[in-house]
Amino acid sequence: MYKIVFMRHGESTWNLENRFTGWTDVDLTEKGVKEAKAAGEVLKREGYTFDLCYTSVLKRAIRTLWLTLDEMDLMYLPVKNDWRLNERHYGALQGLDKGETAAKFGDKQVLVWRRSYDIPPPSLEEGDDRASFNDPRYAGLPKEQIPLTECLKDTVARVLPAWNEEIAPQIKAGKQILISAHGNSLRALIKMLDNISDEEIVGLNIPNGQPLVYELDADLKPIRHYYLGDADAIAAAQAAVANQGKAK
Ligand SMILES: O=C(O)[C@@H](CO)OP(=O)(O)O
Repeated sequence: MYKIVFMRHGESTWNLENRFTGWTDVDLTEKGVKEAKAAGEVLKREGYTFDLCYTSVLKRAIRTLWLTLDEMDLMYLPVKNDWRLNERHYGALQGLDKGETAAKFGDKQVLVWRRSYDIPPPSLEEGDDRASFNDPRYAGLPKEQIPLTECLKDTVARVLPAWNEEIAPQIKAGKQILISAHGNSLRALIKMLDNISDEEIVGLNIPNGQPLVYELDADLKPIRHYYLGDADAIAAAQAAVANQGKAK
């Protein structure tokens, strides 16, 4: 049996301000820093250790990983930064307030933009300052791979090769792996791993900074999964994420 641990970054400044974030590179809040350290504490207390870590190229996930590893005294571990683990690109919604957007367009429309499998949010214009074409961290990528918006299906299409080509072989080689990523890139991974339907994935929300353990069989099919923290606190945090897209 193999085990892998997934973790969404701690609270970011735009989580706190309730803005659509996507590829915007915002940092952690003080609460987010505490959540990342607490994740390290619980992993250490439960006897977890790792050989290799993956994260995105966005600092909220990178810093969460650093803080968690620091707490575990594992800062020497190799870390692979992979853009394919980035948050789902939120298109022209990036920067907008989620509650205000729901008040303007309705809760239903915002739920479609946030959680539908194959309907993307409105796209950024190519010349928009928020587009990532000139960002040096994506300099090695062909322009057509840099999104202007993404639905979850698009995110699955980039996360899946990262899993199949990069992460899965390392798990099979016996490496204990920690992945620090984002709400929707993790939803993409989990949808694929657990074979969740396009309808059911709408209801899946990932809380900030809570280690999520997946036990996998020899073919990397999930046997079971569980969060390590307090179950009531995690359920409350998941409900809070679900409610972020509703008009006040
Ligand atoms: O804004 C975002 O990029 C994501 C994660 O914070 O939000 P949501 O849960 O609305 O998809």
